[in-house]
Amino acid sequence: MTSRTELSSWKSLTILAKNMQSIHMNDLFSADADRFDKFSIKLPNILFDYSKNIIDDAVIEQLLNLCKDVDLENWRDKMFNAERINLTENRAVLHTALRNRSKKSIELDGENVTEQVECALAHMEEFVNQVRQGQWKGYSGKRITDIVNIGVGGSNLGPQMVTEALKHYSDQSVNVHYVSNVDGAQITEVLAPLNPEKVLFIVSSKTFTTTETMTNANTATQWLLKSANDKSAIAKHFVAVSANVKNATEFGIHPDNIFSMWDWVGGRFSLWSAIGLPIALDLGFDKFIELLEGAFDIDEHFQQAPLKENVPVLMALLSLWNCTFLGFKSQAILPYDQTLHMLSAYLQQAEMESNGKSVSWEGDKISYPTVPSIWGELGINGQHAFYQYLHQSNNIVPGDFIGSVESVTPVAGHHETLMSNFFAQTQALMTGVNEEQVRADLKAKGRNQEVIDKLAPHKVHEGNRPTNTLLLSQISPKTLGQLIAMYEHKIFVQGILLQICSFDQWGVELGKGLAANIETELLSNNVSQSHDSSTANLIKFYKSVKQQA
Ligand SMILES: O=P(O)(O)OC[C@H]1O[C@](O)(CO)[C@@H](O)[C@@H]1O
Repeated sequence: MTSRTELSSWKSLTILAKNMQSIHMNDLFSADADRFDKFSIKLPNILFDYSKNIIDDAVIEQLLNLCKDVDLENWRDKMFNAERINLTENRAVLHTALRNRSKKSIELDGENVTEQVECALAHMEEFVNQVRQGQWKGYSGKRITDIVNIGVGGSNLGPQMVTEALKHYSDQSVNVHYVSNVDGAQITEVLAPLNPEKVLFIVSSKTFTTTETMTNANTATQWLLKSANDKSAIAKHFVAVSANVKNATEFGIHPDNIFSMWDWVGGRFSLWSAIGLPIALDLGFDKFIELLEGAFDIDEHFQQAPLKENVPVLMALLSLWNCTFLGFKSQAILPYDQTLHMLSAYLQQAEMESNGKSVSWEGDKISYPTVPSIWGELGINGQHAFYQYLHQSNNIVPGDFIGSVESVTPVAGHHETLMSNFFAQTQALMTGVNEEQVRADLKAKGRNQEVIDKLAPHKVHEGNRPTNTLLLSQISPKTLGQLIAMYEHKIFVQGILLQICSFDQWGVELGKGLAANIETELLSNNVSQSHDSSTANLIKFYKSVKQQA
């Protein structure tokens, strides 16, 4: 297969990137009164403005040519049609089947996946209603008031991010808590105020082997049994979401209470499955379905919209342009809606675990920068923390600004203050302020020449810093479903553009294996000879301090 760098579109983009380095977005805006119309897309509930990127018609044309050159649409169809595009694990990639609201059948290995999904959704719905309506009783006959989700990575971040984002829509039939960290501090804090008679644990683990999750699940069991004193209580207080029915059953969970997962759902794309149970328990099943419907709408858009009007495709192309061609190696996720305070943590896993790789799907070392590191924080808090870096550092960090027209919790005057900052920041990052303007401004403020000369260089903002704006009508199950699905498909497209296997995560295995061995050493008198001297001495030091304590 032709290497990406040999494609004519890739070569053209390399040349264009060199040319664009001397161009300021201010000039691009001045030269084209239609720039916003040209480089923005209005979907139901979401406006995507990408005009504040260092792009012009020629760049977009070549990026779209690249999509053709890499056969993007064909790959997309393969994903939706259950082909095994997870090449290293020989699996289909079907998180879209989980929200296939058209209910059209999808065949995989002679089975209709849609039927399996509908069956799993019915199982979820029955359980959710039982718990929320108080029919599901704990060992002492009391109704469940608190749900504790035990899981990590994709079995935590997606559901927790959504629970936080949609808090406003919860009727508080139950309280939902999350435990992900194996640091005992978290589970201790979560369990302290809870009554074991009224708590239901969801052990959420696709593999049911993840050490952190199993350790927390065992601690939760001990906590329950201390009060219940009878192992049969486990069946009433623990359910599992897992593809590993054997391990979940051995743990003591009744087979009826094991919710299905499949190998064709990646952990970081799994919130639409029973991994989303805490969401459904918190909001009610109807609202969980609305979340799926929002994602389904974007699945349809992704499959049907022409590439040049296709939001996830454009998001991926812009990321590629910024990182691979312009060399901006990190990207900030900057939500201005308090409800989205976990979005950047969620997207860190989604994007970096998917595409943080340096070998192509053909096994060749990739020579060009692939995806940026993802980081971020609520934008308004970031303004008073790290935005200095965004505005004036010599590392350029493109940002995704995400905000809502309507607040879900309006308080007089607050939303306009918030959103004025939202609009001002992308403007400032783009336009900047040059030395001439700075000097004129200082002069107008009555500063003398000496002060002007001293301060001017520090007050210059070069601008020309790329941002995307995603403006939602309001955070709701539907719009959140849309937003998440946009990013999911962006990640898929990035993988195809870069020839990366987006659906495996071999890079997390090495550390896991080493940790298992080191844990044995921490619990024994031995320290392996095979460690490097730093690691060996760190372990020895830890053990010696511990012995003295
Ligand atoms: O659901 P599981 O199998 O416990 O895995 C949790 C997380 O661990 C990882 O496998 C990384 O180790 C993630 O991909 C996954 O989301």
